[in-house]
Amino acid sequence: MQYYSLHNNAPKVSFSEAVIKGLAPDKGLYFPEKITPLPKSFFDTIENLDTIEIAFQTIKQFVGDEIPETELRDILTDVLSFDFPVVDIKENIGTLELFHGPTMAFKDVGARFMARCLGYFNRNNDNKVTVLVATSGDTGGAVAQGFLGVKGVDVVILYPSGKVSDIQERQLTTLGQNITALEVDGVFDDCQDMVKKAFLDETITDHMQLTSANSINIARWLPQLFYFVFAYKQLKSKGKDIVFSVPSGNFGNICAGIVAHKLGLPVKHFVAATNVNDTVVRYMKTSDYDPKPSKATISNAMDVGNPSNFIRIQQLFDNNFESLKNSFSAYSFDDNATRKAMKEVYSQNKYIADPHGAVGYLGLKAYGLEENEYGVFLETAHPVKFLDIVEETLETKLQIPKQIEKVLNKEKISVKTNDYKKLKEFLLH
Ligand SMILES: N[C@@H](CCOP(=O)(O)O)C(=O)O
Repeated sequence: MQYYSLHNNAPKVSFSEAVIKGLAPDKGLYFPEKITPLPKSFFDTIENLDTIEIAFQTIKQFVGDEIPETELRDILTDVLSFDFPVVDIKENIGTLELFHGPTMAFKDVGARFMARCLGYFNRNNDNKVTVLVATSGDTGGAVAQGFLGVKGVDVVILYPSGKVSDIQERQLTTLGQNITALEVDGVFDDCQDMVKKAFLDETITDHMQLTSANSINIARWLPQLFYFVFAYKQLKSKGKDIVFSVPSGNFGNICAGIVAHKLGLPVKHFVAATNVNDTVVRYMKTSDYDPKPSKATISNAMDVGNPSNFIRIQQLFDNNFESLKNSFSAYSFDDNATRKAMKEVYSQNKYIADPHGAVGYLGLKAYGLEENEYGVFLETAHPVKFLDIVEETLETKLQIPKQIEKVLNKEKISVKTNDYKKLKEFLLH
């Protein structure tokens, strides 16, 4: 499989090159040259396949022969060692819980997959790779955990000071070893811009091999397609048309869902549910892409003003606005509506949704499910990661899971980084 840059001004690369580079030299995102649908029989008999087989069959064309089948299966077995259940909430609505991994957010799968791919590519050499990553909350912790102790890899995480939850901050600042956290005086978009700038800065790239562990990296992005296929396997027997509502910030997860659809996954419609950071929602109304600086909300992992992956979504629909509109809608909700939805789901259905999941739930309501449709909103992170907000909104106490307890008493270590110059200094010294 070859990957090309969506800016169309860089050479095509293989899977391993795209993973190691992260971003193309023309600053474009890498995109698979071809997506070949799986045979219909794969989806017709999916109930007979286990998680690893589903993952292997859906990812193998993207990896090509650069990781042999046995090694790829081992990587998948290691990465997918927890559950991805769909929980029924109402008669026609369920939630796909993506928080049963080590850092209790959906980023765990992509981060662990990418870490293991890099580990495989580095197995016989001493080349060092520095992974630069920007986080608005969940990516940082997942990448820190996924790459902890990986041979030949140093991880540098940029996060916006005061704009991630206490637990998210602990997850990314307390591990030590090959993981360093840089605390940026700004918003997520500042962190993401600094990361992208570093990729183009030859005074840095002449000295070190940089890559990204945000969803701009294909190995972080593509495995997220598994979630949608795992959900389908669980829901197929309902015999209904499936509508996915995906809480969206950088739009990597929903974009991976659309890749699954391109592979042949039966999906009726995709709903992108955002908080007030509504660049894509406005675009769907006006066809004018006008990113704005991100605003802080209670669903902080989605506080993204200029979503990196929207360009990939447009590409998946051949840059045709009408065809995008047929399969994809976007809605935004403010914090008041989010809190109200959390209360509604809790009082009516005894389900504790985190603020991101609640935005996803609202997305399904705004879409308006029809008789033969079943809506799935993605619970992208465990409610405990937003402890204060959830406890205060629902007036209830949450139990702290053991994955989270582990980081609660650890000491936060971060380096204050106010601008690009500081990042550069840090990387070069
Ligand atoms: N939502 C993210 C922001 C970055 O998204 P990514 O999927 O591109 O890593 C976060 O929680 O950090």
